[in-house]
Amino acid sequence: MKAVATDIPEVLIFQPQIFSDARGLFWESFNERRFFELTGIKTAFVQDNHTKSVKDSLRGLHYQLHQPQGKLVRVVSGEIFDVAVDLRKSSPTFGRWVGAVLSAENRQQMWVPAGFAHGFVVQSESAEILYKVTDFYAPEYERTIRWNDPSIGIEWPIGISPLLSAKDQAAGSLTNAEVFA
Ligand SMILES: Cc1cn([C@H]2C[C@H](O)[C@@H](COP(=O)(O)OP(=O)(O)O[C@H]3O[C@@H](C)C(=O)[C@@H](O)[C@H]3O)O2)c(=O)[nH]c1=O
Repeated sequence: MKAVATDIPEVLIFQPQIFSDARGLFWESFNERRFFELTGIKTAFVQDNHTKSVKDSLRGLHYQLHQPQGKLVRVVSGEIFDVAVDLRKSSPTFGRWVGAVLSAENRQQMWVPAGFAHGFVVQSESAEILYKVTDFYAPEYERTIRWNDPSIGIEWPIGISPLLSAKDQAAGSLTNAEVFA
């Protein structure tokens, strides 16, 4: 597993080392020691989430106040454009975003640290996404920022009219959102 930097230093793209033989492939999709070497974070993941979505579904931008979750995101079928937005008020990159294509083919993972909002759009006919999280689901602290908030300006892949949940359709702007210190 190696880490590729992004424009926001704490957000990383992981690329696994793939072992191939006549039977097929093997790779470590998570290794606690290597994760620590790459991030400096002694993280105990407490929950694994698995979602399946159809093309043009957009989930996000989501975060939990008071019980923030770091998320290690990967795709086991299909392709997504995955996005992290820095919501730490004291950060030099507050309000900025990074995005990356994650797919079953490229096997890349995105590390979205606590203090960030997360979202993705599905670019294939359907996609299955797995992500490990560092704290439990806490619906009372769950917050959503609108996917196309102009104050963030995410450049989502061109030509999408996304399929959103009712919650995500009703989401507001970062300008009025409660964020992290
Ligand atoms: C997130 C979550 C949802 N649920 C339930 C609540 C609800 O009935 C159903 C669907 O929930 P949602 O509509 O919030 O699912 P979704 O829109 O996929 O929410 C997720 O979006 C991505 C982008 C993230 O980063 C996640 O942290 C999470 O917020 O699943 C759980 O039981 N546990 C969980 O951890």
